[in-house]
Amino acid sequence: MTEEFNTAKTQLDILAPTSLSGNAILENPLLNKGTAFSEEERIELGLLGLLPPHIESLDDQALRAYEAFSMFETELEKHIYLRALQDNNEILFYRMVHDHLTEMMPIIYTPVVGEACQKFSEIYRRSRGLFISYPERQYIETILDNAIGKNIRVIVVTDGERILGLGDQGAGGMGIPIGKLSLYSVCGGIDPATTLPITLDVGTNNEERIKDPLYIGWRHSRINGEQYYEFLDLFVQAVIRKWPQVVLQFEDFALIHATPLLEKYRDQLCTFNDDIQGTAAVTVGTLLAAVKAANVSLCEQNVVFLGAGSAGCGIAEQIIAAMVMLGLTEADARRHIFMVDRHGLVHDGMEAKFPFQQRLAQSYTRVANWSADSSQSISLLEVIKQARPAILIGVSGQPGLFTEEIIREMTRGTATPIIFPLSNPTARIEAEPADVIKWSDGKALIATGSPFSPVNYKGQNYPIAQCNNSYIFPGIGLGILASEASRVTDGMLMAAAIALSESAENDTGSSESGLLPPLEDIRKVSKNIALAVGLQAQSDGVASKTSIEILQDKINETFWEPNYHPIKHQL
Ligand SMILES: NC(=O)c1ccc[n+]([C@@H]2O[C@H](COP(=O)([O-])OP(=O)(O)OC[C@H]3O[C@@H](n4cnc5c(N)ncnc54)[C@H](O)[C@@H]3O)[C@@H](O)[C@H]2O)c1
Ligand SMILES: O=C(O)C[C@H](O)C(=O)O
Ligand SMILES: [Mg+2]
Repeated sequence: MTEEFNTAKTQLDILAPTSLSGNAILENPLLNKGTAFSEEERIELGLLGLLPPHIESLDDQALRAYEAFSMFETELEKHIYLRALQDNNEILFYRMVHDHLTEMMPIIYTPVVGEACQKFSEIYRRSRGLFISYPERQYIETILDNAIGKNIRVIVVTDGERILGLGDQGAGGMGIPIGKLSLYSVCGGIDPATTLPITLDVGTNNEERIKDPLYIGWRHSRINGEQYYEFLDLFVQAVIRKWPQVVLQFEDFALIHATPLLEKYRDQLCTFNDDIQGTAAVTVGTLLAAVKAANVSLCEQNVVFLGAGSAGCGIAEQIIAAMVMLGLTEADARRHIFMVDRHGLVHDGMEAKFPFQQRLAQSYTRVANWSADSSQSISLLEVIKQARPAILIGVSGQPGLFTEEIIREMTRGTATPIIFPLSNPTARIEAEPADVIKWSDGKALIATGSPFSPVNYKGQNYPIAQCNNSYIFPGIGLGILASEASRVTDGMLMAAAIALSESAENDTGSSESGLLPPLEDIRKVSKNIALAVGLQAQSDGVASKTSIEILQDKINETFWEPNYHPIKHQL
C-alpha cells in the first residue's frame, strides 16, 4: 500500500461513528466493508453471524472482486457487475477501478455506459441518486432531502435528451451522471459521499423506450418550452437553497437547451456545462499539445468543425479565446474557424438557427464561390479544399463522415494533419483511427472521444489520445472545492486547458497515450488542473486569495482515496 493511500481521508472519516447497526450497515454502500469488518466492529455494530468468519483486508477483497469481474464475457455484464459492486461497497468498487483504471474506465464510463443507458430499464437493479420527474415537481424539496449524502458538494444532472451520440434515452440517461461522478471520485479525489447524480425526468420522445413495458421513466412525451424552463428553474432554485455552495454540472442536454440553461444559471451558482465548457477545455488542451508536436503555431492554422452543436461551438469559442491569448485580434481569430453543420458551412448568407452558431458564421462574401454547385450549401470537402485547414474536429455524433476522400484532402494540404473525431460512443465516431492513419499514411495526429488501442501501421505504433472531457472535469471539480470558488469563469476553463497541455508536454514522448498523459497519471493531472483552476478563481475574484502553498495543501487535504477506516457505534 502506498503512503499516499495511508494518509488519505475517506468518506468514512466523515460518516463514522454511525447509529446504524446490523443489516442496515451492510445495506449502506458508504459504510459496508463486508468481510473486512474487524472482530471488534462486528461485536460493536451488531454484525456477528451476518458475515463469514474469515476477516479479510481490502486487498484480499479486491483480488476476489477482480476475479469475479474477469469471469464475465461481455462488457455490459462487466458494467452490471461493477455497478452492483458500487451499490454494495463503494470503497471496494473505487479501489478496484483505481487499481485497474485503463481496463475499467471504458466499462463504467464511455463507451459501455452508452449501452447501459440504452438498456437502463432492463439492467436496473437498485436505486442510486435522485430521479426528479415532472409529475412530482411539487416534491422537489423533499426529494433533495431524501438524498443519502447530507453534505453534497458535486451534482451531475441530466435530462437524458442527448446521451452521447445516442439521442434521447429518457430516464435511462441516469447512467451518465452516475458514470461521471464515479470519475470525479476516482480521477479527481472527490469523496463519493458528497456527490449526487440526478436525472430530471421530463418524459421522452424515444418511442422505443415509451413502448417498452420495462421502461422505468415517466411514460410521456417530453415537456418543452415554458413548462420545461419553469421546471428546470424549480430544480435549480431548490438546489441553491439546499446546497448554496454546490458544483452543479449539466450533462448531455439537447442542443436547444444546453446553451440557454448555461447562460441563465452561470451567474446564479457554481455551475458549468460539461459538453460545452469541459469539452472545450480538454480539446484546447489537447490541441495545444498537438500543435507543439506538429511544430506549428495555432494562430496560423485554420480549424474546421463537423458539427456546430454544443460541443462544436463551445470548442470553437475556446480556440478563438486561445488565439486571442496568443496575440490575434478576436476578428482575425474568428476568420480561422469554419463550422460545418447538416446544411454545410455555417455562413451569414444562410439562416443559422441559434445565436451561438451565428457568432461563428463565416462571411458569405468570403466564401460565396466555394460552393461546388449553384446552391449556397458548401460541403465539408469544399471547405477543406478552400480553407486548407491543419485541424479537423468531428463533433457531429454521426459515424463515418470523415471519409477517405476527406482525410486524403486534409493530408494534401498540410504536413501534419491534426484530426480529432470526438463523437461518442465508439460506434458514432467520424472515422476509425486505423483508417485515419492509413489514409494519411501515418502523418495524422489523432485524438478521439472514446478510447482506442494504439494503431500499428507499417510496423510503427501510433498511440491514440482520448480527448474526452473526463481529463478535465475531475480536476475542475477538485479545484473548485479546494479553493471554495463560487462561480466557474471562462478564465478557470482556460487555466484548466493550459494545465492539461502542460501535463501532456511533460509526458509526451514517454507515454503510450499519444497527445495526452496516460490515464495512470490522471490523478496527478487532476491535481495540476485543480491548482491552476483554484489560482485562476482567486485572480478572477470568485475565491478568497491564499498562497499557492495553502491552495496546494487544500487540494491534497480534499483529495479522497478509497481506504477503510474504523467505524464506531454511537447511540
Ligand atoms: N469527446 C468528448 O469529450 C465529447 C464531449 C462532448 C460531446 N461529444 C460528442 O460530440 C457529439 C455531439 O455532441 P453535442 O453536444 O455537440 O451535440 P449537439 O446535438 O449539440 O450537436 C451536434 C451537431 O451536429 C450536427 N450534425 C448532425 N448531423 C450532421 C451531419 N451529417 N453533418 C454535419 N453536422 C451534423 C447537428 O445539426 C448539431 O448541430 C456527440 O456524439 C457527443 O458524444 C464528445
Ligand atoms: O461522456 C463522454 O464520454 C463525453 C461527453 O460528455 C459526451 O457527451 O460525449
Ligand atoms: Mg456529455
